[in-house]
Amino acid sequence: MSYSIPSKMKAWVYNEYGGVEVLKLEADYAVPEVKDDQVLIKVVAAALNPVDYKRRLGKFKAIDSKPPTVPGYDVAGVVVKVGIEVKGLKEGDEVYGDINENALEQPKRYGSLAEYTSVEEKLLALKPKNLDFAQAASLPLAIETAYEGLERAGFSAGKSILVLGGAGQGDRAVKVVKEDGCVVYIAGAATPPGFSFLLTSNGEMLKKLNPFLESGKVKPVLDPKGLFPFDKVNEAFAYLETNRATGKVVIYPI
Ligand SMILES: CC[C@H]1OC(C)=C(O)C1=O
Repeated sequence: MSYSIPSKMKAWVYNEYGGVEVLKLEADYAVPEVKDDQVLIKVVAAALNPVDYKRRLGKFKAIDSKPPTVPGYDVAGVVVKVGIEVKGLKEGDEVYGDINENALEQPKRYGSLAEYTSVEEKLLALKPKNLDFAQAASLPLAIETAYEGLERAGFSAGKSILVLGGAGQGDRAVKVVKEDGCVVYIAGAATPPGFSFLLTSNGEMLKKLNPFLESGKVKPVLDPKGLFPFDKVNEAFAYLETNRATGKVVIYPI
């Protein structure tokens, strides 16, 4: 199957750091180039993460790629073009992933909140057969963060775990953790003996998790407020930034 790929696309862009008001929906934004190790994805769904608005506010500007920026880490869509070094994906494949291998250092300027995005093959996996694109888009950054955190903590069957929400005070957890236990922070400074890490996006993690998703043992959790259509991305960010979302904020259809 071959796909006709336009030179221009619709994309949400910010040209400067700031609040939701800097987000603009552009109608004729250049479709990104496809490097040899990348595929071009026709985006079907994308999900928002707190790191998206922290980045837009300029919290990481010292190490960020410079605006103009198309935000968005989580993507689900269809491969429409492959680079010459791509071996495991082909046109027509339905894929999902977190498009930024390193979350904060020079993340891509062409994110997933657009009609097309280019992503390295190694960051992607085939979408689980039982999930629709919105469900798949809700997963990558969060599930990879959880998986990597458990791996770094040396977690295994039989051990107990307490997951504190976003507002959960880590410093207090450190005071009560048992002697051979550990406290894992997914962002920001850690109080010893706790430790902090930043996930490294990797499609291999998603491939390992796919059986758990396809069996239904692990399920996506989308916010009950529902899906936000592509022209309402600014409203979706405003909702996420209320800190009241109880599930993933997903943009669909794109
Ligand atoms: C992207 C991983 C982690 O880093 C920051 C700053 C967040 O908000 C995260 O979830």
